[in-house]
Amino acid sequence: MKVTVLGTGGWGLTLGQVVYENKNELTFWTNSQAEVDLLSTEHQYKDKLPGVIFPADFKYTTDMHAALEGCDMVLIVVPSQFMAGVAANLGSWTPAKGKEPIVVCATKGILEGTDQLMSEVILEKVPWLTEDKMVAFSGPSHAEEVSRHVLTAIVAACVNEDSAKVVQQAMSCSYLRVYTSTDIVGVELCGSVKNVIAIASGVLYGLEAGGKFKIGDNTRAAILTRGQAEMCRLGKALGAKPETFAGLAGMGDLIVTCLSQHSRNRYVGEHIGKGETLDQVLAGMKMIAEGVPTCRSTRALAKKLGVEMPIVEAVYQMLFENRKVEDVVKEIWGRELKAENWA
Ligand SMILES: NC(=O)C1=CN([C@@H]2O[C@H](COP(=O)(O)OP(=O)(O)OC[C@H]3O[C@@H](n4cnc5c(N)ncnc54)[C@H](O)[C@@H]3O)[C@@H](O)[C@H]2O)C=CC1
Ligand SMILES: O=C(CO)COP(=O)(O)O
Repeated sequence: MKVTVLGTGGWGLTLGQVVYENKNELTFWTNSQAEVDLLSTEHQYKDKLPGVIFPADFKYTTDMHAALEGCDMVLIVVPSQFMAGVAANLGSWTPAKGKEPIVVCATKGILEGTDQLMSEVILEKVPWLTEDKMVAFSGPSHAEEVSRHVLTAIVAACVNEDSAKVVQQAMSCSYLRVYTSTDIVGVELCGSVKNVIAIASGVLYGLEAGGKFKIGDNTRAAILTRGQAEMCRLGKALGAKPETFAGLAGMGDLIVTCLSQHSRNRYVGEHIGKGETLDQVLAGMKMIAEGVPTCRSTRALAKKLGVEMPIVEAVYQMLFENRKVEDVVKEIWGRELKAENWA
């Protein structure tokens, strides 16, 4: 296969490495000439994946249309806030008739203002792409670990199972096991909203370190489980399958993002929990924490659909309304007592 990867951040480079190790032809595109120069000369991205050296024959370009020429599969791995522009550029390229590539989206997020999942943004901007060739790739998979060949399992989701299977074959290798799903809405929602729950989990770590609250593994288990119920409730309103939320893209990714030391979203929460402002935290980061914009978009979507999401609301108040973390935690823990509704 000839594969083009759009985005040379930590996750794009890692997925490209899988493509390369599976003996496919590979080209990377990035919008940044500085990244092309850095990666072509140093063969590593110290700011994002320190210690990981990529093959010297990796090809990088800022010319997207040249990178796409003759490709069978496009992997999109840019932050969600840039998806519309990147997808429009992809859509302005025309593949040969009958040779339209499968498009795989590994970005996690919900576009602010439109409530669109990433696959919906892409489908809207790419006239030659149809739903049956649009695949979402999501699950518990930190680039820091996959790039070092840590055993990992992930999901390729598409309404057309055959396309999901093509991606499963192309991306599975000795350390990456790819499952298929036809619930693309559920898989994308899980990947997006779990980042917001992970910020809440991070806040607990921050509070624990400050000693102001008694936080422990019990507390983390509670946030994971109630977070999953919230995600599932939103999914139900959007027609996703409830079982997806118990799978790799759901509970699996929730566990890794809420608990892992590699998580960017947990990191944001941890520093908020220690009393920093959002601007201060983001100023110190070199990679994207999707839970920040996704908190705004998820809250707006939940309000529109009349879905109750108290953890998302709490994260919103801590990030964007400068509410004191201790007050928000006390408030959410002291909410009206009720039955344990799953969704
Ligand atoms: N890093 C990880 O472990 C994982 C990340 N993801 C998701 O993958 C997506 C990308 O994440 P990372 O690779 O970590 O991000 P990153 O912050 O490391 O890199 C983003 C890359 O996107 C490109 N980019 C930056 N600005 C752009 C612009 N204005 N227009 C077009 N392209 C631009 C650049 O190549 C940049 O290096 C996110 O949605 C993230 O949630 C999913 C699973 C794992
Ligand atoms: O999606 C991810 C792991 O599956 C990455 O999460 P973070 O961006 O929080 O590191």
